[in-house]
Amino acid sequence: MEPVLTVEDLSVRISGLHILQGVSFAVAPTGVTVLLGRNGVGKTTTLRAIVGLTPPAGEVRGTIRMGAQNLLAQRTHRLVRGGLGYVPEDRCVFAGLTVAENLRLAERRGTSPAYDKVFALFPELDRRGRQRAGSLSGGQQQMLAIGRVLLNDNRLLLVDEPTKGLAPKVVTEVAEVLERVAKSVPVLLVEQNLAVVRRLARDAVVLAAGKVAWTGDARELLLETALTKSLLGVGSAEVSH
Ligand SMILES: Nc1ncnc2c1ncn2[C@@H]1O[C@H](COP(=O)(O)OP(=O)(O)OP(=O)(O)O)[C@@H](O)[C@H]1O
Repeated sequence: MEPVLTVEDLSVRISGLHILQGVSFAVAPTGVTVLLGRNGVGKTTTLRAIVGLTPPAGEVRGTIRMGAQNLLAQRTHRLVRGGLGYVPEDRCVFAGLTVAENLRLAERRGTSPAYDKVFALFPELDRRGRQRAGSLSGGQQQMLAIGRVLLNDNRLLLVDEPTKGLAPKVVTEVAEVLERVAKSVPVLLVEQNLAVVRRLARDAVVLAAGKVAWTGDARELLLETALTKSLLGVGSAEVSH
């Protein structure tokens, strides 16, 4: 099967730092591909480069293809309209607006937003439509950030550390939702929680020192305790089974 996204020789420099130094990998057209690596290795920088959000002072080189398109030459709003969904690490919900208003802002002109699909996945967003997003819990804000992206059709979702800072029960809820979402759209996921990785991901790409250090089956990686420890600095024995 053709990958949904192919990254070739991606190089990103920001403020004199050569953060990504020739990163190449492919994202499978179904399921979850996880992007792993120690803190500060460039996972968020990779997602931001794909969606055209490298800071203006940064320099991006290489090729990022979705189908026949090279994404590198395109502006973020065009990429999003073309079916690239992005859920950033900081969630970026509008705290002063209600849940319903946050969702309405994500609607695209000329398309019919899939409220039924979003409310089926997240009934709470329907119930809490009039609540200010800033007063939602971290988990509820994450649901809103994901739900907002799912209002539109996507060819690929980029999701950055969706379980970060959440209580264990909420981590499980977010993982369940992503598992269901990934049945209909491929996901490139940055995730540090290895239990979540084990549950969701089929393929893994591991970054180290600005390059891809390992690619392959995510569960196989997690079974290799020594390898996981050397690549990620944590033992897969720490994954709850
Ligand atoms: N706008 C920027 N200006 C300067 N340095 C930056 C900028 N963005 C990222 N960096 C640096 O690039 C490196 C990679 O950052 P990035 O956020 O991509 O890592 P990460 O793998 O996502 O880390 P984490 O797991 O901690 O979220 C870090 O050293 C970071 O400080």
